[in-house]
Amino acid sequence: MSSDKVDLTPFFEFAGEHVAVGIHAVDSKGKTIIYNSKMKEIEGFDFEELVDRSILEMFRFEQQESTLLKVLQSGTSVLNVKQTYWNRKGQEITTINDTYPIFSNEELIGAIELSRDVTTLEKVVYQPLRKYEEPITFNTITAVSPSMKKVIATSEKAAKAKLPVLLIGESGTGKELIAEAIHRASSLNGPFYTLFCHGTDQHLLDQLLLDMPNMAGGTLYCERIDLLPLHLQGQLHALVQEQSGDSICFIASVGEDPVELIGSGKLLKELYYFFSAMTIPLEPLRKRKEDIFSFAADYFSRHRKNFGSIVRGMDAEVSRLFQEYDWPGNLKELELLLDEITSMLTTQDIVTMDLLPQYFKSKSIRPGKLAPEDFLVNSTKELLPLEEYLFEAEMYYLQKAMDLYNGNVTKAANALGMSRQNLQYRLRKIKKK
Ligand SMILES: Nc1ncnc2c1ncn2[C@@H]1O[C@H](COP(=O)(O)OP(=O)(O)OP(=O)(O)O)[C@@H](O)[C@H]1O
Repeated sequence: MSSDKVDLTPFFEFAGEHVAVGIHAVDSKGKTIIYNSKMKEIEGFDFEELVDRSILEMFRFEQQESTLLKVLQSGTSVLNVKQTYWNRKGQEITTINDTYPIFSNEELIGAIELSRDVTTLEKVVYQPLRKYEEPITFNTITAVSPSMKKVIATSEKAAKAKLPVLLIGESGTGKELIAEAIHRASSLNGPFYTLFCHGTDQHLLDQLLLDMPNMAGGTLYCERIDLLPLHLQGQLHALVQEQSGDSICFIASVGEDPVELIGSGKLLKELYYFFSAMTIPLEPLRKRKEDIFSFAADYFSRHRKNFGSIVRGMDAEVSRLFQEYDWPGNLKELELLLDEITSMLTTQDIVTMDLLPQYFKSKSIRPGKLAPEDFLVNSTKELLPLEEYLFEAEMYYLQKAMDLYNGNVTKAANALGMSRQNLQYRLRKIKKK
């Protein structure tokens, strides 16, 4: 059969679903027409949420969506854009995106975004404390809050006991730092070896098996074992069990309550039992806000020392915003933000609101009480009265439109298809509420 008789659609569909690149395409009106499995994995959507995706999309004005919309408006490609963000499941994700306009017979018919997930690579490269060549010890870790002080105290005991340790906490709470500090304090002089479970495949586990003999007297840190597919968790369990008599210290981390992870089939019970000789929970930053300012003070002092800058602190308005914000990406998010802010500093010694990136202001200055996910309807949630729902939705939508157009009422009103006066009237109504 000659190839021109074969309908290639099923082949393209198969390739789209199985390729290791996230694909998101929109039509000329901005409506999603392709959203493949890898993209769901990258953005951390669950199936139930995808059913309500159209609602979520209505409320989304974040960077990634707007790149597609920008390309749709300009008709030109935007290539190699690196983004680090915290997805719907709170996982830290770094992608490199290429966004292209799609033409058919010279007419713009849509846009497509291709996302490469480089999270693991990025983690290896972005090691902030290591970039200052500081050894990671319990002293380098910010721990002002009572809960972090307890983490340090338990970790010091773990270092002496040399038992397997399970660190439990959201992305960016400092689990890897603690693992490394335990290693240093445990008087082991072998290597500290990290197995990044995000994106790990059979090949990496085989490699780990080969590397095991070189790990004697060192630590194996298995980062986020809950992100490893179950059959590989089984293999990892067999592997660590086999070596457990040897002089290797075993530490692992998970992103949420291990009992719930076991219940939902994301964590193998046996693997949990192996590592949980000592469990150390790390609270999210929103529950220990004292650590924000102490971390920032350390950061600024390091910046002054290493880069000769004069930055001393932040003003009251920025401090209030930092205090109120939820920090879903925890200290890592704060650190990336401070990297961005300090890169813009010239002669200023105090961080002021105008130095904060626009995207951070948009997400931290909450227009209303509700976030996009609050607009989803499901059986476990109480419904809002319709009038309240519509008001919240309107408030959210208008405020986000204003953020998108940097506060320009004329442009936002144009985009929303309403008069400037009408938009101003509605914004005033929101302020009064
Ligand atoms: N208590 C802390 N003191 C100083 N720096 C911290 C602290 N917690 C986090 N950080 C900073 O945040 C970065 C990320 O922390 P780390 O990699 O340890 O988080 P994690 O909990 O292991 O995240 P993930 O689950 O995504 O692997 C660190 O490299 C460090 O620069």
